Amino acid sequence: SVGPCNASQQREDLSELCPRIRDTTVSSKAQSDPDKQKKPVYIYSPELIQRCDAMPKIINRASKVHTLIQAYGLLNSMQVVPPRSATTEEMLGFHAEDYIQFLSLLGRQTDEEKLEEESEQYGLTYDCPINRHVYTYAALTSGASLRAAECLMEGRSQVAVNWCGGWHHAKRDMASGFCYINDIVLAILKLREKYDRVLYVDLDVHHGDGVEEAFCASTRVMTISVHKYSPGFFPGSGGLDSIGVGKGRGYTVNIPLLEGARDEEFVPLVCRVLHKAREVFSPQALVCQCGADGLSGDPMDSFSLTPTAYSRCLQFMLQWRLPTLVLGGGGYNSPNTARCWTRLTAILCGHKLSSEVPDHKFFMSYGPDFELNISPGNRKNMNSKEALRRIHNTIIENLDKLKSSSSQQQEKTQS
Ligand SMILES: CC1(C)CN(C2CCCC2)C(=O)N1c1ccccc1/C=C/C(=O)NO
Ligand SMILES: [Zn+2]
Repeated sequence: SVGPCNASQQREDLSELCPRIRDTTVSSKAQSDPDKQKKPVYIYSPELIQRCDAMPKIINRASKVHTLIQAYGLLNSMQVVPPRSATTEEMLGFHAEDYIQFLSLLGRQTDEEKLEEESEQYGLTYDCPINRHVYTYAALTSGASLRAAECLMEGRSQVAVNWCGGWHHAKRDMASGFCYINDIVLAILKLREKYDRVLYVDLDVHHGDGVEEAFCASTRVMTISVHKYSPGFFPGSGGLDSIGVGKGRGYTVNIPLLEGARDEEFVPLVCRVLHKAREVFSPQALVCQCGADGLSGDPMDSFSLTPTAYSRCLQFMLQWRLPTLVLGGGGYNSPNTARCWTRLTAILCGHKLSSEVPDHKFFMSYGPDFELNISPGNRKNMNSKEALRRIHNTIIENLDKLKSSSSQQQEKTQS
């Protein structure tokens, strides 16, 4: 049976919502599948870390994540692959030319003041600070996600991870929410060169609006985002009734939650939606954004999740044995983000980790208990069982309509 939804995990009150999901037993192909033996691809270079470390709001986060992964000895279980920079042509596959021109100009421009007013129109203000390194940083983090996608497409591995990617808010012609270039959209467009249907899953506490917007009219990319949805909370989109437009109607899925969401309700809800989505969409590749700002103790102070929630959701998806791209995103308590993403990296490697943080350069940041795990805390949970049930039922009904409509579609084409 499947991890997250077996009896021990679910509370009786959610039981009717969480049918015992028996995933198909591991297919014989998977057992003999060569990819299964291949080590996960881990995109890394000292320059990538250094450029991410230098970004305000997540100072030194990239180093903390990488050195904790290294301290647990996980690098030996992965294929470490250096990133490349995204080419202008690749960026223009999604972004507007004038926006990319402006970003690259910043790289060359010295007096940033002169560009003040123009910066505004491109969203380059308070939450997306500009400095002359922004373009190089954005090109490299995007190239890292593109390189990861390429590794999947050439069969180098079945799983590839870029913890410096996951910038889901960037729009075609503007920066937003600290995201400059949408590496996720570029990576999905790259995967679409080989895979007909790609499923995108966004676990960040914020709605993955930039990715949803890019593919809202598409029947080839299904986007699923679970996030806090509450008046005044950024970006404000991602309601239950936001399901896609035109022929893409039904291929956008939103799971809007209130603050205080905890592992025990997050996991069954997300996994049941994922299970149904796979049933109706049958994706050939998967992209999962694992923004860790939903963790208990994050300055975002929104959900009360622990790394277990992210682990269970990722494990659920990994058993599908699809080419899978794993990305980072938000996460503003750097030690906790490192705890979470190291846990997820260990899952990709099939390794268990000691709960005691090993000694390493940033060891002191993990005090006073130097524990790998994070406790959920006890902030008020605003999500009622009725609301969760309604959200679940609405989404399952919406997805079921797809099943019937796509079969009608087939009948039409056959007739
Ligand atoms: C500027 C940062 C990104 C940082 N931050 C906090 C964290 C801790 C101290 C400030 C924010 O609220 N931000 C934002 C500001 C405006 C709009 C969006 C965000 C965050 C987006 C996000 O995480 N998406 O996944
Ligand atoms: Zn976020």
